Formats: sequence, C-alpha cells, structure tokens
Amino acid sequence: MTSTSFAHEQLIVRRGRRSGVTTAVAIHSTTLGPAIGGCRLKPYPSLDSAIEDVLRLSSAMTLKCAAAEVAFGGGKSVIAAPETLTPQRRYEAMLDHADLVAELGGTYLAGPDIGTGTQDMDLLSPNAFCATTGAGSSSFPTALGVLAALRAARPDLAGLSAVIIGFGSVGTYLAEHLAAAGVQVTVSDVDPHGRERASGFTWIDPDRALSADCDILIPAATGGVLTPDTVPALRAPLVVGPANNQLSDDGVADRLAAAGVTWIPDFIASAGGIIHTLAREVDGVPHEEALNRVNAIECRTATILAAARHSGATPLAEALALANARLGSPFEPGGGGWGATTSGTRCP
Ligand SMILES: NC(=O)c1ccc[n+]([C@@H]2O[C@H](COP(=O)([O-])OP(=O)(O)OC[C@H]3O[C@@H](n4cnc5c(N)ncnc54)[C@H](O)[C@@H]3O)[C@@H](O)[C@H]2O)c1
Repeated sequence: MTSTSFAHEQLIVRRGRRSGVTTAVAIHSTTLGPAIGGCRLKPYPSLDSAIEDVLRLSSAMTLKCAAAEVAFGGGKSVIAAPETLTPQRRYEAMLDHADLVAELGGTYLAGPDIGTGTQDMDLLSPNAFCATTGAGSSSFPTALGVLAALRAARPDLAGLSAVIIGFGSVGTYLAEHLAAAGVQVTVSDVDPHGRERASGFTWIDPDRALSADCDILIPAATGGVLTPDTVPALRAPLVVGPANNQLSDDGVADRLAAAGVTWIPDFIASAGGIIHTLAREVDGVPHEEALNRVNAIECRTATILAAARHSGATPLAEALALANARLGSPFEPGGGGWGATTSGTRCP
C-alpha cells in the first residue's frame, strides 16, 4: 500500500564494516516530522527484494503517520540477514545498523519489527522507540487499534465469526479479545507451534484460511495477501487486520469493493502501536490516555467508511485522501517542536 504522491527522500544501503551484513534505511517523508518505522531483520532472497521491501514499508509509514495525525513521517529500515546468523554476527550487524541510523542525526527513528525487539532498540537508542526502558511492546495497542477499526464497521460483534491469519503477538491478543466479545474465533499459522498455542480456538490450515466462510477475515501475518487472484476466493464480507501492505497493488481495493467486500485500509487499522508508543514516549501521557488515542481509530475508520458510502469511492481512496490532505497542509508543531503529536485532536 504505497500511494503517496511523491518519491522517497532518501535511501541508504550499506554493507556493515563489522558484520559484512547489508543494511538499509529508507526515508520516505519528513514532511510532518522525523521519519519513523520499524527495523526489520530477516533473510531476503536478493538485495533487490530487501530494497523493495524497505521502500514499500516506508511509504506505508508515511500514510500511517499522516492518517493517525502524528507529527512524524515515514521511514523503515532492514537488515538483510544471511540464512544463518550467529549471535555474535547478529550483534555486530545491529551495531553496524546503529552506526548508519546515528549518522542520519535523528531524521530516522527506528522501532522493533519482524526479527527485532526491545533489546535491539537499546543498541539503536537514542534513535529508536520501544527500547527496554520505553513504552513496551506495541502488539497490544496494535490489536486494540484493529478492534477499534472493526467496531466502526461492525459495532455489535457478539455471535459473529472471525478467522485470524497469523497467530503471532498481535493475532493472539486479537483472538483473546474477540472471543471475550462473543465472537467465534478460528486461527491459523504456518508455524507448527502455533497450533499447540491455539488450544481453545478453532484451527484452520493456512492454505484454507483466506477463503474461509466467516464474517470477518483478519490478516495478521504477512503483507501481499490480497491480490487479483485471491480476491475472488474470499468469502468474508469484511477484511480488517494489522498486517502491513495487505494489497498486492492499489487496484485490488476496487476488486474488493466490486466483490462486495469491505476492506479497512491497513494503514488506518494497524496504527495503534505507533499511536500508543508516541503518546507514551514523546508526549509522556499516561497509559490510559495513550489507549484512548488508539481508540480514536474507531472514529477515523467510521469517517472513512461513511465518506466511501457517500462518494461511492473505496475506503482506500477515502483513506488516501485523508492522509494526503494532511501531507499537503502539514501540522504546525507547537512549543514542543517536532515530537508534539496531535493524535486524537480531530477524532477524539
Ligand atoms: N506488532 C505490532 O505492533 C505491529 C504494528 C503494526 C503492524 N504490524 C503487522 O502485523 C502483522 C503481525 O504482527 P506481529 O507482531 O503479530 O508479528 P508476529 O511475527 O508475532 O506474528 C506473525 C505470525 O504470522 C505467522 N505467519 C507468517 N506467515 C504466515 C502465513 N502465510 N499464514 C499464516 N500465518 C503466517 C507467523 O508464523 C507468526 O506466528 C505483521 O504484518 C506486522 O508487520 C504489527
């Protein structure tokens, strides 16, 4: 999901001097403030695919921040790890990456992502969020944000059925909350251990999950799951989840609408983690107030869905209009300079 009307500001790719591992930082936009985005560590089939990933994910972060009304821009970083990485070489790769991020002088601030965690953020500190002394895991607020987006489409969840693709950190929170709300929850994961952890929930094999007969389909694993090929197989009338870049391309939003599927844009539904982290670590607000800001995703999603119903456009088109309007007339930071966030001011 990458539709913004401008090119990346910066892409830096470097081979680490200690580790020999290639790492990259992409800064898509600093229009609203320093670029933020997770640091992803994983093996890639090629350098090109790592660069493609960091470019796509960083532009999605621009949209996520703009729509979430925070005074930050979009960035992302990747560490293209070899298939086997000893703990020592992994540590050296993180230090190499920390050097690269530090050279950017605060223009890019990292956070945990696939393959990295809070202790890695300690190494990137002060150019990172969610270090061990920070706001903690973003998975719970991310799940809360998905639930807020879901409520905008289906206020009454009791008695509905949901299939969650990806029983990881966010997927597990979602499964527990939805079950508590009276939803019949089915989960799926490619990891064989996922099935053991999923006792208490109905299980479905990953290759059947996307086309499962249910009220709500929740992509909570990888991106790119909604494609021209997979849309015809969908049976759920509503798709909403935390996975970034769920569409293979923006045109898939039109296919979803034509198939009668309501798709809530990922960059709206998955913003709970950054909203909570910034509220806690930048604005210093209490946990409860930070969660209130996450819950504003319900109002934002309701506004987008109502606009789409009114205009006949897709929710994606309306969400892009919202984000791009904000990028076109940037928030003027108050006395706090960059770092002051506005989340919740337009959607209390
Ligand atoms: N954690 C956050 O705060 C956060 C914030 C925003 C977006 N996201 C996105 O949400 C998604 C889930 O995040 P997470 O933190 O729970 O990640 P995670 O790594 O904890 O969980 C993902 C799970 O998906 C499983 N999986 C991978 N491919 C699969 C497939 N094809 N079918 C079924 N299962 C598959 C993995 O085995 C894993 O258990 C990711 O796309 C992530 O980028 C997460």
